[in-house]
Amino acid sequence: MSNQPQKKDIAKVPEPTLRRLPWYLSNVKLLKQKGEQYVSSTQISKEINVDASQIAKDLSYVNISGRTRVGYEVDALIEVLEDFLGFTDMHKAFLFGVGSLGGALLRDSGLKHFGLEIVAAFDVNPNLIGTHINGIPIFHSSEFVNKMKEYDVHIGVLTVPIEIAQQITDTMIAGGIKAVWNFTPFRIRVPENIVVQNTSLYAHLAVMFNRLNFNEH
Ligand SMILES: NC(=O)c1ccc[n+]([C@@H]2O[C@H](COP(=O)([O-])OP(=O)(O)OC[C@H]3O[C@@H](n4cnc5c(N)ncnc54)[C@H](O)[C@@H]3O)[C@@H](O)[C@H]2O)c1
Repeated sequence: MSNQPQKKDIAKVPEPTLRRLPWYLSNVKLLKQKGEQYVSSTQISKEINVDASQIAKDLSYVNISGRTRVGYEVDALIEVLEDFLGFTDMHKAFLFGVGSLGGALLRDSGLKHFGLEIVAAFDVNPNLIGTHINGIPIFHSSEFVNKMKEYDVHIGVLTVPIEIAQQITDTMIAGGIKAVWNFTPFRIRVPENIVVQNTSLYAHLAVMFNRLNFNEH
């Protein structure tokens, strides 16, 4: 497909750009709901308070060209952005640790809209094994290797207690997982060819508190 970016193109995109592109996508979707057919970077800029030239630069990584004055076609921009960001391909994942956070992620159907489908989860709690959350089956952790053969999965979501974060990571990688979405506060160590994305609500809280203090003084 002509819209499909090549692997080397994706690798070149700076991370801040990759973080901003989903904002543009959400914003352009809102404009579509309002009946808009075209959108300019100036228009997006007003809505989300990012410099228009930055937006145009970010969008230059995406395979779309705007027309002078009218801007980008809304439908085409949505399609190309979703494709570029990998939200249209469904990426299957396993989740480890169905506690308060893991359970919440299993209940979040929003992940599917962003291309992540958790197809099965693993825990050691006998009360959970054999049950389903949001239609997702929960197996004993010892079944992981078997289930890798059954499902076509490359991503592992890590929501286990911090003490076993490294051990579970090692198990996942030995079983063939290529990318770990790490929610534990532990800095997991992985081989070079493995992708790790650390995500922490609490790190964002620290930033918010710091800015709040700054504004109050
Ligand atoms: N990133 C964030 O913003 C954020 C937010 C909340 C919690 N956390 C982290 O997420 C992790 C889970 O937190 P929680 O509050 O859901 O804890 P929790 O105790 O509610 O859940 C942990 C789950 O892991 C299971 N577990 C234990 N050993 C296991 C094994 N060998 N294999 C599979 N599952 C196993 C437990 O049975 C339990 O269900 C912790 O590391 C916590 O620090 C991160």
